[in-house]
Amino acid sequence: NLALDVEAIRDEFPILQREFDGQQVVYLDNAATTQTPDPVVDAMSDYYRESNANVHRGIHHLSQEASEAYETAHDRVAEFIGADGREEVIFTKNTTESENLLAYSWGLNELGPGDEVVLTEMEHHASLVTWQQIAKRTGASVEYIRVDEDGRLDMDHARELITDDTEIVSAVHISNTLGTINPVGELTELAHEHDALSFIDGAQAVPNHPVDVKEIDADFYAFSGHKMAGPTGIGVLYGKQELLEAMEPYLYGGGMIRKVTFEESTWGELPWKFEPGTPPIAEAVGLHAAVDWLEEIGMEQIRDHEQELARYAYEQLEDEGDVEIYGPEPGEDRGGLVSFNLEGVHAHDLTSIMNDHTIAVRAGDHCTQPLHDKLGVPASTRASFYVYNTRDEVDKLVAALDDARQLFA
Ligand SMILES: Cc1ncc(COP(=O)(O)O)c(CN[C@@H](CS)C(=O)O)c1O
Repeated sequence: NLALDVEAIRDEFPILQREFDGQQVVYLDNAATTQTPDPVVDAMSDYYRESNANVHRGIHHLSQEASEAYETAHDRVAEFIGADGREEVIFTKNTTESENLLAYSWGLNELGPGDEVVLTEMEHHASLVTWQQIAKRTGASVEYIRVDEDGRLDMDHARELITDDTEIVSAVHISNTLGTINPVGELTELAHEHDALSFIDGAQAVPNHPVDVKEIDADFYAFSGHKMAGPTGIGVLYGKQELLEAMEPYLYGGGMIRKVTFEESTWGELPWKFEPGTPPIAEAVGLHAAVDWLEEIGMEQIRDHEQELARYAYEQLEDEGDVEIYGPEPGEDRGGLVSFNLEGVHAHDLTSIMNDHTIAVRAGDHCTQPLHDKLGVPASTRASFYVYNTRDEVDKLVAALDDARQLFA
């Protein structure tokens, strides 16, 4: 049963009333980006209309208001993910930049020949390509924990790969292609047993699951505002304070320094040390409002709603008999998305047919090309759900398969 009051939630998203060719949009591309509720849009508009100013350095009233808004947004995000405080929450542009910050500030300085970076085969390019390139530049090596035929991590292989030569384990919390929810606490424990660090890519987890970074005990954790009912242009890198204190910034400028002379510079305190230049102020206000909005609904309720829709979609697609579905069967370790292929129809053709019905799904490799190579398919179609989706929308998705069969199969 879907416990959320979806109709009331949908009223806060005017975009969901949009029609194309007389058909109401069916938005099932939430793993790419989620829609933005009125309270978040209003918070950002109000900021621009009433409090806009630059932060950290102004003395005047408006700058003090803008600084307060920007800094308390860090506090609110810290509370939301269970961090110790704003010192452990760095605002970036997105998950990708968060991962690059870690790779450049920590990886470039700490990795060297003989060191190993352990990833999984289901990593998004944001971490896979980043670590691959940093390894090339430092002489470190990258290894990949196998994904089994059910779309789950082979934890025996993980225990084999993670050794005293491992410097960091970097794993996706919820796969944006398979929907698999990985045992990130266990992976972190394995890393720590070998004095390695753990980085968790939480882009598909923070938006729709209760996440407590201290419970996972991850050393670093990243996610994006635009995937959690917030604005684009803001992401988060969580890091344990003692690790961030020891890290050198890799982007320099105003706002991140303590003292500058012609010869030398020293760095400011956390998190500002890693936030050079004018930051995403309005976006931080929007992210704060998004966190408030999500928590008012409840993260457990959001998780249950999405997993129920994913279960329903999985079962409906499976009943079709000619649909190949990727990732684990519905249950505790499958999140709110389903990637699949319709026999005899290329994912791009299917997604184009879906668009004829004003159904928004994603076709392609979802920035996980090595995983698609492993699956033996060039692309897949992915339906991904959020708080405003309904079973009726899943029914429309399944019904549109017939058009594709008639045209292409
Ligand atoms: C697991 C995971 N890790 C990192 C990212 C990058 O997020 P950014 O906000 O774009 O930096 C994403 C974004 N995945 C989008 C674009 S490929 C998808 O359609 O699946 C992700 O899913």
